[in-house]
Formats: sequence, C-alpha cells, structure tokens
Amino acid sequence: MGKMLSAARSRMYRAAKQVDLHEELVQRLDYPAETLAVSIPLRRDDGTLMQLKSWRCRYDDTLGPSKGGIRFHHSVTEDEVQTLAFLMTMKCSLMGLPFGGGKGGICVDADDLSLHEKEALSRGWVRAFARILGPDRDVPAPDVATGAREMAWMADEFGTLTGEMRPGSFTGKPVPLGGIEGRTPATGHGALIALEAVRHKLGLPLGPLKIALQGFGNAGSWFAKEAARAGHKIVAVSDSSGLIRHGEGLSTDALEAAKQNGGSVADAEQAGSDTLKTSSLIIEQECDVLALAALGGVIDGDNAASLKCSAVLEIANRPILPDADEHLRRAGIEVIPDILANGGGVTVSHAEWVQNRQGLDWSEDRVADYLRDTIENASAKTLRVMDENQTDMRTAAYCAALIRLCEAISARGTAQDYQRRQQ
Ligand SMILES: NC(=O)c1ccc[n+]([C@@H]2O[C@H](COP(=O)([O-])OP(=O)(O)OC[C@H]3O[C@@H](n4cnc5c(N)ncnc54)[C@H](O)[C@@H]3O)[C@@H](O)[C@H]2O)c1
Repeated sequence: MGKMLSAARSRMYRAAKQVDLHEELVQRLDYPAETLAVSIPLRRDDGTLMQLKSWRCRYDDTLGPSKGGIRFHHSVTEDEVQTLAFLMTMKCSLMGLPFGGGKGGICVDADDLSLHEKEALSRGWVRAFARILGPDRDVPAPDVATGAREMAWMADEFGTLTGEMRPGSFTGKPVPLGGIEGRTPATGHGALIALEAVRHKLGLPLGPLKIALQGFGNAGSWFAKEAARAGHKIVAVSDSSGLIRHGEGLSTDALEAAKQNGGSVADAEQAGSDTLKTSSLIIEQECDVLALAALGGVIDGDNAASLKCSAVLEIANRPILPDADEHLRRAGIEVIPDILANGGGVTVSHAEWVQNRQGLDWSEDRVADYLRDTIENASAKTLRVMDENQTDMRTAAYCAALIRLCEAISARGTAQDYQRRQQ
C-alpha cells in the first residue's frame, strides 16, 4: 500500500466513524479492486525506443463502471493512480452518478513528445489496457496533459480493436466524434456552483468575494471567467511561472490573452497590477477564498499556517494533504473538498456517456441544467450531513459518499445477513 493512498483513506475512516458504518462495509473499500500495470513501448520520431511505465486502476465498481481520467506526466506512480481512483470513487458516489472510480496514467513528460509520438502513445495505451475498458466496465476521460484530441485517438483505437464503434467507451471526446457541448468549462463552472451553494455556511461576506487562484489551465481559467462574470474579484492568479495581483480584480480577458501568447499570467497587461516571481506565494495572499486549481499536495502541515483566507476551494485533486487538516480546522478555515468542488467534470462526462448510449444529442442548456442540479444536490446533501453530525465539510462529503456506497455494498449481503441465514 502506497503512502499517498494510505493518507487519502484516513479521511474515509474519519467519516466512517462519524456515521457509524459497519466495519465490514468500509473494509470493502480498503484496496483497489484491480490495478493493471503495463510497460508500453514507444518508437520515437528519431528511431529510438522508449519503454514507459503505465497503469489503470479500477478502484471500485459497486455503483457502476469505473470512471476517471488518464494523465501523461513524469511524476505519475502506481500509488498516485490508485489514490486518484479512490477519490473518483468517493466523488462519483457523492455526485449521485452511476459510476465507480478509476484512473490511469503514463509516466512520461508530455511536453517532450511530438504530435505523432503522442498519438502513438495514446493508441498504445488503449492496446495495453483494452481488456479492462469498455462503456460497461471502465470509461477513461482526459486529465493532466490529455484532452479531446487524445480521447479521439483512444476511442478510435478501441473501436478498431473491438470491431465496434462504441462512443461511450471514452468521454471528453471532440463534439463531432460524440463529445458533448459544455464539457470543457464544466469543472470550473461546477466549482463556482459549489462555492455559491455552500458560501452561507462558510461565514463569507455577502456580495462579491475576493478570490486568489492557483492555476490558470482548463479548470482554473473557466472558474475565473465564471466567477468574474458573477461579479467576484479575482485579486491574484498564479501559474507555474509567476503570480499577478490587483486589489480591484484582474481582467480574465487580459489573463487569457497572456496565456494565448504563450506567456505566463504574470505577463497580462493591466494597469495597477503587480507581479511576483515566486508563484507559490499565492497561498499567502489575503482573500476570502483561495481556489487551488493546479497541483496535488500544495498545502501540508508545514505551510498551512501561512494561509490568509477564510475558505479554500479545492478545484484540483488532493491539493491539501491530510496533515494540514487539523491546522486548518484550528485556524477556522473551512475547505470545500475536491470531491464536491471539482465534480462538474465527471458530471458532464456522465451526460456525454448517457448521450452516447441514447444515440441522442443533448443541448447545451440541458447540459448546463444537469450540471447545476447535480452539484447543488451534492452540496445540499453535504450541508445536511454537516449539520446532523456537527462536522467539517470534507468529512461530511465523505460521509454522504460512503452512505450511498455502503447501502449498495450492503444490498449484496453483509455478515449480519449471513449470520441470520445460518440460524
Ligand atoms: N480539467 C478537468 O476537467 C478537471 C476535473 C477534475 C479535476 N481536475 C484537476 O484540476 C487540476 C488542474 O487541471 P487542469 O485540467 O486545469 O490542468 P491544466 O494542465 O490545464 O492546468 C494546470 C495549471 O496549473 C498551473 N501550474 C502548474 N504548476 C504550478 C505551480 N507550481 N504553481 C502554480 N500553478 C501551477 C499550470 O501553469 C496551469 O495553469 C488537476 O489537479 C486536475 O486533476 C481537473
């Protein structure tokens, strides 16, 4: 068992104690159901051979086919893949979706690959893992350094291998290939819906909020645009190369223009703004809400005391490590946990999967309504459990996820059932 998974599961145990779930039910979620590790060969453009480590984990499929992204990143490990698959299990349950949790990854530096090499690798990954994939078994989606283009190659390769065009085998595809309108902004938009749904519980001031944002990629940039449109002020933004601030709020158009020109957010042109070279200082900016939309493991027990916000919105997966939880609790900083805050992506992926199985296209309005309803329901469920158990928001979200999962596990039979039958 890896350290990362072990730390992530500690939050599940904390929640299980809170709602007094039968030990045997939670035990079923202790380990991943299946993790396949495959070494994938990649013939590079210059004729040399690379042998790449890759994984797919199907953590649990009690509620339905496992669902989760595939990332191309040099830091991917089996432990990380299993941990992210565990989080997907909790997230899909909290969102009320008919999915279990999965995740995949290849240990590779995606920036170092040509387009041809990326295509060869995407298709190679599908050939390696096809035996555990499929719309009723395990449904991958984009994640770090993969997007619609990679999903198109993967869905195409899967169709060629199986001899059947089953678009519901992958989500996050381009719209002409069975993808759905509204998938790209879904995570950022969902994060804002979650923030609005729980803000009264966080003791935040009424009216526009001051938000500091780490990460201006797909999830972060859409969150910033939606938040600014709703009247909030993005007072600081960082990416991997810099940080920019403006007390009255940054222009998301200027930030986007800087990124489109291949620069950093710190290159955005806006009068009255100032910049810092050390992007990690974003966590120390004074604000109402610190939104983390970049990496995992950004806040730990060592730096938790430097936060100057009232609440943290976890748009990234596991940006706060468990050893920071107690510090934040003592400081009165509430966290809107990743399994609630970033559930918008998988929610719209579910809509895409349904659309593909129905053979009918969903309109953008229908997708937006489905996203809003799903996140608001999950937020309301979390707040209800929070009140009933007088606990923090993360523990409440895990409780709500576990209650649904354990009802399903229990329906298959528990020790109590078997003991009764033997009498
Ligand atoms: N995109 C989705 O639909 C989705 C869904 C659920 C969860 N997430 C999670 O959200 C996070 C971001 O995903 P994404 O799709 O936006 O990725 P992305 O690759 O599009 O963007 C990542 C951003 O983080 C920035 N970044 C990297 N290192 C940084 C650093 N040290 N300091 C500050 N910024 C840094 C990058 O510059 C970039 O702006 C990931 O943790 C991902 O797992 C994304």
